[in-house]
Amino acid sequence: MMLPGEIKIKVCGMSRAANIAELAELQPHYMGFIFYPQSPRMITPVSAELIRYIPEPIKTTGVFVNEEIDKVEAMIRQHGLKAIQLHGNESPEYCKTLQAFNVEVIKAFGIDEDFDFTVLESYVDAVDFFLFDTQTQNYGGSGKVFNWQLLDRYNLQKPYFLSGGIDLQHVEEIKKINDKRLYAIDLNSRFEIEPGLKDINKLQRFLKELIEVQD
Ligand SMILES: O=C(O)c1ccccc1NCC(=O)[C@H](O)[C@H](O)COP(=O)(O)O
Repeated sequence: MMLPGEIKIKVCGMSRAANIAELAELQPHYMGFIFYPQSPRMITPVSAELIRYIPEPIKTTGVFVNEEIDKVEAMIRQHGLKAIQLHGNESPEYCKTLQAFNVEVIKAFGIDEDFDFTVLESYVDAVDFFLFDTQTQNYGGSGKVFNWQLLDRYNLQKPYFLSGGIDLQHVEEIKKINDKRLYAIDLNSRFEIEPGLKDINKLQRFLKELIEVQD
């Protein structure tokens, strides 16, 4: 299934070989792999070996949380990652260092009522995209949706991924978002059979409904 040119799709938290191959056939724009050992979606060493064989134009994305920069660099080289997504307290300088490795840098922020959007200003020249996720005790993959109206407070031009608990039921709401900075939709735990194993049929339904919406 060819995805529409407008909005990009990222499917995150892939960890099983056969499931990765099935998803690759749907050609999401981004396929995310968790390199955070505390996550139930942590990529296994065997599955990680497949990442470099995932065909372009799918952008293979490594997700890290406060990882040593040398380790991230090693993973970029070992697996040929095309994008890096950061879910910890990584600084603008840390992000800038990674950009020099010729990868897209996506910096995630957990959004809630108390989020101070001015913190984003110092990241503008150090990242390619922001990713707005739901603020929780953990770093990601919560399955919880934040109040998208809070993004009315976002006043920078940097494009962003919308993330956090997105499910089939949100297609219509996504259709109503009138914001040219919305670059991609990030799908994860709401499309899982179990952590790390995606329901390909459900993903296909989401993509089909979004395509119908966009046509
Ligand atoms: O998914 C995880 O287990 C995870 C753990 C630690 C850091 C990031 C993680 N996921 C990153 C993602 O990009 C998720 O897609 C994003 O948090 C939204 O997840 P969900 O709320 O399950 O849709």
